[in-house]
Amino acid sequence: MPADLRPLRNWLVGRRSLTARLVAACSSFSVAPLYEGLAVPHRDEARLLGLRPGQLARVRQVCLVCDGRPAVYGHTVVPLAPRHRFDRVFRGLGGRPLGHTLFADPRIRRGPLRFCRVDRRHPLGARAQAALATELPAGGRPLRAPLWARRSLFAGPGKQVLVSEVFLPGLPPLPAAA
Ligand SMILES: C=C(O[C@@H]1C=C(C(=O)O)C=C[C@H]1O)C(=O)O
Repeated sequence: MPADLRPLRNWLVGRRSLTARLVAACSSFSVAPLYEGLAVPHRDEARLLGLRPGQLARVRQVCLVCDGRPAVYGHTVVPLAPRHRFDRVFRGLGGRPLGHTLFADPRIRRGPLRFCRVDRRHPLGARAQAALATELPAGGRPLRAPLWARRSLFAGPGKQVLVSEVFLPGLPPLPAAA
């Protein structure tokens, strides 16, 4: 196991709501919304969702902040589906966490988790680094090392929500019970 993965492993493999686990691991948790609206998903996201290259989808980008430190960059893509209302899943959600909505709906199932390390050359890595720069207190230094990330598809009848999470250096230690 790579050395940089050891402290992160249990955060990465947990299938419960990451929001709920972060709330339990710190004294003050918040969601900093970075973007919510229409955008062209990254090529690999479009492929996973069966979208044509260049096709618009609803995209939400957030930074999950624990005790004032950026802990996770979240990037969520929902295909536009005129017959379903689900593409509105995060419209107007703002600083409320999407995790609560996803895990509260028993019809929605989480697919397998996939992991990789992303650096600035990967679109997700570049966005996570930009989010980190935005959320860091003045004087914080940008990161050079690649970051661990994971992705999974939440699906229900006629619904697909692709959630990617990039783990940032402000991730708190995982409490034993989380
Ligand atoms: C998928 C979850 O939701 C989290 C909340 C997000 C949001 O509010 O946009 C984004 C990524 C997730 O880490 C979760 O809690 O597991």
